[in-house]
Amino acid sequence: MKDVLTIAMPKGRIFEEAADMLRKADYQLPPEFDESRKLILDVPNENIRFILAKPMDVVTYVEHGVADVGIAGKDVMLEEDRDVYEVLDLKISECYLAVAGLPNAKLTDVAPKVATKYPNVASSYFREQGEQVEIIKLNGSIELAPLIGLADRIVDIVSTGRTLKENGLVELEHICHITSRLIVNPVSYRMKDEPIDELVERLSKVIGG
Ligand SMILES: Nc1ncnc2c1ncn2[C@@H]1O[C@H](COP(=O)(O)OP(=O)(O)OP(=O)(O)O)[C@@H](O)[C@H]1O
Ligand SMILES: O=P(O)(O)OC[C@H]1O[C@H](OP(=O)(O)OP(=O)(O)O)[C@H](O)[C@@H]1O
Repeated sequence: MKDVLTIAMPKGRIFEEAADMLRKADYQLPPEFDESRKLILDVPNENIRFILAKPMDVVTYVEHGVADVGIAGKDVMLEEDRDVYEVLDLKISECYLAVAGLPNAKLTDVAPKVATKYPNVASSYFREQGEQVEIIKLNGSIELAPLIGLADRIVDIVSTGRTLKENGLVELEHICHITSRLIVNPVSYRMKDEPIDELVERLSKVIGG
């Protein structure tokens, strides 16, 4: 029997679009795939095993080789420099990273405080702009920080813009466009080239039209 291909899927926002894409690529995923609370799902007909992980952890599973491939947001890839190959832009879960803050906020002479879930992306961005800032790492509800006086600005994901709007914040700078990517463990890429190439080819066809 051929080696099973293990795919790390992100739970949450990306899951539905990613599962939809795999189905369009003609992978026969069982109906319980979408509803199950199981974290490991085998699809023997396809010789595939899916593991379900937090979006930020998908890269860790792939880097350690316990998953051969995975689906991860470009934001996660930019934040942590990991030893994985990024082989395909899936063009799903589109959003962007931006700097935001309160409108008409006063400029301080000292380094402004920037709250974010992406400290590395934010640091590099402000370094490139030649701006000195103090980064404050948060894990969620980033928009709260300027409202409560924890930070002067935030670096966060924007999709519809609703969260900024409902909290009276404005977008100040656009950092970069984000989509989800197919990532591959370098050793798996050599050892399981056949099923991986096939996956890339079938997904590419879906992206292409
Ligand atoms: N509006 C959005 N907000 C956040 N992430 C988005 C958005 N739209 C698309 N994404 C993509 O989805 C991924 C995050 O998915 P999700 O929101 O399910 O997880 P999370 O917020 O990191 O996890 P959790 O909130 O469960 O800790 C991001 O890495 C990004 O690539
Ligand atoms: O532009 P929008 O469509 O409003 O989407 C952007 C919001 O969604 C994300 O938060 P999420 O819902 O993941 O919650 P979190 O703050 O707990 O990360 C992100 O961090 C923004 O807050």
